[in-house]
Amino acid sequence: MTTSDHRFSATERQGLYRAIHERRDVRSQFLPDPIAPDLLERLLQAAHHAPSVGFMQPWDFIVIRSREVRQDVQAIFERENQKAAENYAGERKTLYSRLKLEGIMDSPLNLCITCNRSRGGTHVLGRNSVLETDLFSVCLAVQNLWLAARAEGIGVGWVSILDQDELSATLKLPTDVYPVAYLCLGYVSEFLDRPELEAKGWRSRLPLEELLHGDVWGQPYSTE
Ligand SMILES: Cc1cc2c(cc1C)N(C[C@H](O)[C@H](O)[C@H](O)COP(=O)(O)O)c1[nH]c(=O)[nH]c(=O)c1N2
Repeated sequence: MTTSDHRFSATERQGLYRAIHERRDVRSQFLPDPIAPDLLERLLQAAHHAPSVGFMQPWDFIVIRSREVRQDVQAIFERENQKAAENYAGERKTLYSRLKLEGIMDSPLNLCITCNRSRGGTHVLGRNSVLETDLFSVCLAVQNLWLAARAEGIGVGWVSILDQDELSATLKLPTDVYPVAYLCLGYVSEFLDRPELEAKGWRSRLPLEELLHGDVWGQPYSTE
């Protein structure tokens, strides 16, 4: 058996890279159509199969359909977004105010992926030196779900312009549970072919070459 036997088929690889490259953060293109329970289950299973420090699996999934809860979260967003706008001036401020940065009410389903920081007891294998590894693990669960959703034709938007204490109170989270990601999910009218922030002139993708270093920081990177 050669190592190439472990490879996915060309079609499978193409599908994986397609999901990676065509995944988008969605906030303007949501359709109201509901997501079927079995599809949601597949997305949650994808998230649940993410790697986690010491196999801690620190995530919980809060599936939010209630309009009242979503309206409360939307109100938190509006307050925080007003504060965020104070960081900009002039044209940049005008551009910022035109950006749509959430799809809380437009999407049929919101999902909060949380991190239970005490799951697994006082010591978790691999989490001795870097306490934040539980949070990193939850981010990987988010990305798994995001990619699976893209493959299923479901858009996902991450809303982080939220006061975490207010969000925790709204969702009635226990003390040790941190709301890592507040996500909006739904079918979409289209997936943009590049990030919305890039399309609207906010910021562009950096060239990979600028981010590569050889051996130590600042050293030229070579493929040889
Ligand atoms: C941790 C984190 C937090 C946020 C985001 C992402 C991540 C990873 N993004 C989405 C972000 O703007 C988007 O990923 C980039 O602009 C790149 O676009 P694509 O995701 O490639 O479409 C995001 N988008 C938005 O409209 N409102 C938000 O509050 C946030 N917050």
